[in-house]
Amino acid sequence: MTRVRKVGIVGWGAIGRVVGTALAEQRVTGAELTCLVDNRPLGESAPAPQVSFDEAMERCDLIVEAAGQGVVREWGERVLSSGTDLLIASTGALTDEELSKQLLSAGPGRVYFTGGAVGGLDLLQAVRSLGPLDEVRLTTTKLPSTLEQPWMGAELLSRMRTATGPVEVMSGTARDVPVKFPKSTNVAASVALAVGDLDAVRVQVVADPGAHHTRHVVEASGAHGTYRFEVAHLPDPGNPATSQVVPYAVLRSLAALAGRTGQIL
Ligand SMILES: NC(=O)C1=CN([C@@H]2O[C@H](COP(=O)(O)OP(=O)(O)OC[C@H]3O[C@@H](n4cnc5c(N)ncnc54)[C@H](OP(=O)(O)O)[C@@H]3O)[C@@H](O)[C@H]2O)C=CC1
Ligand SMILES: O=C([O-])CC(=O)C(=O)O
Repeated sequence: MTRVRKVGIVGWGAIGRVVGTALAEQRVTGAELTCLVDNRPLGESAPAPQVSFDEAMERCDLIVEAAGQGVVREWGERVLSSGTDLLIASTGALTDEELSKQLLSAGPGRVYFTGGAVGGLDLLQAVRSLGPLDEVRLTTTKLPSTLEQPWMGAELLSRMRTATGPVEVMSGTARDVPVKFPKSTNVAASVALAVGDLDAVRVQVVADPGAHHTRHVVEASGAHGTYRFEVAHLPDPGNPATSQVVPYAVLRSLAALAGRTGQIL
């Protein structure tokens, strides 16, 4: 008999609630919800006991991070050293190369990344074996309110708030952008993880009041081929910075980790 993965979720928000509910309803074969960690008291209706992070590491053999980049920075290495596996949603934390190296070499737990809101990462990772890509571009377009940041000046905020069409709010590399938009451009770091180079991925972040769907366009080219992946997702109604599909991407990752057969890996 294959073992059942004991799963803990950190972050009971837009992603965590959908993932936790599906696990509690036994919709992922080979995985069970064991505990939850969150900043706020979750109350009686939570489908599993709320525990401290330390207790989650004792009770679980797999922790899903659905809380934010700070949690990966603060807890990532400790989770892996305790022998617990870690599935990360906040891939933007990996723009810190020191942390990235630590997590990739830590153990005995293993670190995994969910594909999250973007597609095509599996293929881009495979393409690396054929040689480097000459150009990789990501264009992310979201509702202006989901992109507002404390570091933005009055002029940019005013342009975003009064925009009647698309406004570029930042252009940079996958090294710079996820740090500036920690809750809304993890996808840039995910593309860089697939490509294997933070500086090779040029990122443009666009605020658009007409963006009823969040759009991510990944374009890459090299001597061996050209690649283009475009997705348009409905935002989560409670947290429009996050696309509705993301928890289902996490559930797909969990199903693969739990060893469900027939998964596309
Ligand atoms: N890879 C991808 O494609 C995507 C990745 N993400 C990442 O996933 C993260 C979670 O997304 P989402 O569920 O939409 O966010 P939400 O804000 O809806 O939920 C996050 C939850 O985690 C809690 N939390 C934050 N910090 C901690 C902590 N240190 N310890 C315990 N709980 C904590 C928050 O509490 P409180 O509000 O009190 O801080 C909140 O309840 C995002 O911040 C982003 O980094 C999101 C979308 C796509
Ligand atoms: O959900 C999305 O579309 C993307 C997102 O928030 C992120 O990358 O952090």
